Amino acid sequence: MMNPSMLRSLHSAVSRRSSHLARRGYATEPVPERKVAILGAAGGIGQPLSLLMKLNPLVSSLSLYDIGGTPGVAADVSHINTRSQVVGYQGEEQLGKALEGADVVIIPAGVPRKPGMTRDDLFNINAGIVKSLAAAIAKYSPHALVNMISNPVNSTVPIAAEIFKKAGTYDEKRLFGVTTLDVVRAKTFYAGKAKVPVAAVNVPVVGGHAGITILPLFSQATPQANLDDDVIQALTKRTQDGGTEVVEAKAGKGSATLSMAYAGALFADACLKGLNGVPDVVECSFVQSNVTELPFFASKVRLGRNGVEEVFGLGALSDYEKQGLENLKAELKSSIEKGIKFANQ
Ligand SMILES: NC(=O)c1ccc[n+]([C@@H]2O[C@H](COP(=O)([O-])OP(=O)(O)OC[C@H]3O[C@@H](n4cnc5c(N)ncnc54)[C@H](O)[C@@H]3O)[C@@H](O)[C@H]2O)c1
Ligand SMILES: O=C(O)C[C@H](O)C(=O)O
Repeated sequence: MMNPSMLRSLHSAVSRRSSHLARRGYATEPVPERKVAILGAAGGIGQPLSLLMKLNPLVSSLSLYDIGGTPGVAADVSHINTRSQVVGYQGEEQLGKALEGADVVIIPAGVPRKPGMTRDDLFNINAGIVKSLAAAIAKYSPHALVNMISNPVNSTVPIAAEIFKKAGTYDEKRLFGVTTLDVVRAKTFYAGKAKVPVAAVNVPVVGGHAGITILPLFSQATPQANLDDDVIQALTKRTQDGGTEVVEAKAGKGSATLSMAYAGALFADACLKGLNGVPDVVECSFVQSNVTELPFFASKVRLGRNGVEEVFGLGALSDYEKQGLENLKAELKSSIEKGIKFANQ
């Protein structure tokens, strides 16, 4: 049994740990229990993402689901001496348990591109995977914040929205297409050209997550740098083609996994901070939107206790960005409509 002095020292150790977390901006005390589920956890993104979420002190329970391979990933990650308890779930019959009680569900399930393919070429396989996972989320964790990574994001987010609507669980505040990797790339490429420290850089990226639908707003980048128009255009193109750059470099062995895991972990962390009431958590994401005439659009959103608290408008655009915005609308509209049609078949 603990004597009063042991209890006092245990209590002060716990409060030291909590105030350490609070100082790091993670939450006000006490840090709430949060369950995060990763669907596709044994994949190229899923494994490093599982590692990064195991390192996140806001997570108390980490649920790793895949059609195969999760017992090994879960056993491995579970030995890391951080806060969360890890459980691996494998096969459809365990999906319900994996999802039950989840606060955040991250979905990197599905096939990646090979050289020569567009993200839309993944539609035929990934649309069906996302449809069945969304149906399970509607059933087992209808209040979770859903972070959709599976491509083509411009279609998979509308698919999930339609499935949730059919199930009567749709809440537009809780569904996110993860476009954080576009922001991560835009920041890295901009810092290189502007010769500013990358940690200080911010660049909003709006639109969608494929080719010309990815629209970085370098006119709003901070710290401001006087870059020539041809440099801005090259930066824009490199950001739009960032995924293809990795697909080609991997030469048939898949697409971005490590940088995506980093970006996915950043976005999930922002969702958790919002849920925990940390103020002013703002990230770009592909969400239901009134910012343009399109029903879904990526822009800056404020995250809070219920998910999306505010969808920000685009702000002032350069002429080049205005043109980019007009150019992306037809493709984005057709990808959204394709997803909606598929979900309602
Ligand atoms: N949003 C983005 O910025 C972004 C970035 C990179 C990759 N992606 C996309 O993420 C997806 C995954 O990429 P990856 O490289 O990890 O692929 P991967 O093939 O390495 O891993 C995918 C995993 O999904 C699993 N899976 C398949 N069907 C499933 C189902 N029904 N339920 C649960 N798991 C299932 C597979 O078993 C596999 O482990 C691809 O669609 C890719 O295009 C998106
Ligand atoms: O490019 C891809 O196919 C994967 C992902 O969408 C990316 O941007 O890296």
